[in-house]
Amino acid sequence: MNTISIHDLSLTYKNGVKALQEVNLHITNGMFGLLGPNGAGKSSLMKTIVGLQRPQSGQISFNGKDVIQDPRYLQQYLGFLPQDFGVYPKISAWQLLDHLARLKGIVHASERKQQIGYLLDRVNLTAQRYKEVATFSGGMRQRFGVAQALLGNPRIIIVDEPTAGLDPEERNRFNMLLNEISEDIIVILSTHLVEDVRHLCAEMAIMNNGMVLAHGKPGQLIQELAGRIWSREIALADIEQYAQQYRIISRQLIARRMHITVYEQDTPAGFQPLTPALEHVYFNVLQTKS
Ligand SMILES: Nc1ncnc2c1ncn2[C@@H]1O[C@H](COP(=O)(O)OP(=O)(O)OP(=O)(O)O)[C@@H](O)[C@H]1O
Repeated sequence: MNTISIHDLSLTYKNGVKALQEVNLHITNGMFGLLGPNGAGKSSLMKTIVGLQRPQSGQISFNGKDVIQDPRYLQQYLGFLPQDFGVYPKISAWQLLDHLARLKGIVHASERKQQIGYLLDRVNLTAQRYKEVATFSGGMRQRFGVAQALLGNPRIIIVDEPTAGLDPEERNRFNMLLNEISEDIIVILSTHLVEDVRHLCAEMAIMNNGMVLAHGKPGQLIQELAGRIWSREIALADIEQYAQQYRIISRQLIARRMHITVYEQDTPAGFQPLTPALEHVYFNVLQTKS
């Protein structure tokens, strides 16, 4: 079992932005969802975990080793899957993986060949192995990204906003792949898409303003809202009045009618009960704790 333990981690950038404020998290094998709006501090947290920036205070350990003191210890077990590689070279998938495998220090050609063959098969790109990566579709690029992240048998994979730009079918296929690989390793998925976390992650945290506002199992967090989520259709003009009376956690315009969802302990007059979902957890936490 792999473990990342984060204790009272704080990071302030030179411009005074408090990107991380006393973050505490415990992450083990499986998929961990880091959910938060833009600017919440997700990238800052991941960059700090992998040793790209030093925090002002706090501790991070990976499998019991202090990785702020020795970032290379974690880096040797790390695979990274960025949102987009940006530039796709005009060389084949196989050649590019071979190049990346050399950079990761896999020196023996036979070992590279064996790993690359296995990984291309795993991400279902064997048939396209001699095609230029530059010609791949978005979904194929993302699957290629998983293959390169898995080179060298990492114990942690960090995935940043992976499904941006994928169509629903590709997204599904990609998510299933992530699910498979997270069985024996830690996969941290940073995203603002509640749906991806709900479908994939056994554990999650919600961040905003550099703080962890909630963490736990998605199902548990949802269960805490049972019997407290209500909705109703209202006239657009009445929204302010409702906002003063209730804790509105979402507003939606459906076919030109306003639907509001509120958090209330007791049944509010005229509202229908709703089965809570992770969206409600997310918006409720952002509203009350930000
Ligand atoms: N190098 C930097 N110097 C100064 N401020 C920064 C730097 N990087 C990020 N920030 C600020 O720190 C805060 C957290 O940013 P961060 O990129 O960690 O958030 P995020 O949750 O990853 O957002 P996104 O999803 O948009 O990437 C933001 O207010 C951001 O503007």
